[in-house]
Amino acid sequence: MQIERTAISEVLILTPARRGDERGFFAESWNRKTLREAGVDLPEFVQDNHSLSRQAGTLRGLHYQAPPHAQGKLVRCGRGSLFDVVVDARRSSPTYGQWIGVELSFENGRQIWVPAGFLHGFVTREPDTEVIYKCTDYYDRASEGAVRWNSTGIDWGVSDPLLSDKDRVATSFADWQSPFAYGEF
Ligand SMILES: Cc1cn([C@H]2C[C@H](O)[C@@H](COP(=O)(O)OP(=O)(O)O[C@H]3O[C@H](C)C(=O)[C@H](O)[C@H]3O)O2)c(=O)[nH]c1=O
Repeated sequence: MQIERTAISEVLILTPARRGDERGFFAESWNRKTLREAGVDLPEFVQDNHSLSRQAGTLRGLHYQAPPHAQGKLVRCGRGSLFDVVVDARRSSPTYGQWIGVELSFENGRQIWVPAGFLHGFVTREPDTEVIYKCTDYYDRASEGAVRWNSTGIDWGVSDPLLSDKDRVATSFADWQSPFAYGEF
């Protein structure tokens, strides 16, 4: 397992080793013990999600669940490729409003750890891109929220993405009141 730190120290890039042979490969996509032995102790995961986006240029985000149902997410690409983005949304954080973007693909096998307190979104780079992710809390519709994708200075590499109705009308980051406090998680 390769572990990379990013410019926001709590956000990690994890890349499991792939054991290749003439059939293809085998990888342990999640192993708590391996990470703990490398000094990384992530919270317990309780729900796995899987989404398929048919069209390249599909953008989902920027999303969150408010406390007490804030979710940490471990995100990977099962098919195709995407640009995954996290934004620090913790009030009084030294990196508040800063974002990290990483290309995730079936080929590179990279995963991004999105801690609770961060906005999360992605834009797909290929048709039929599948995203698989583990969450540290259950879905709670009443707690979920969205911030408009083009209101935080992210360079998504697209100008006219396919958006859900919810994402099309989301609040701008400047007008949004973050429910997350630095040091709360
Ligand atoms: C998130 C979620 C959704 N749903 C239902 C609700 C809707 O009927 C349908 C689609 O939901 P939504 O349009 O919110 O899906 P995405 O736009 O992919 O939202 C996700 O995309 C961004 C990138 C995220 O990080 C979040 O996990 C999540 O907000 O699935 C569920 O039943 N369970 C769930 O955990």
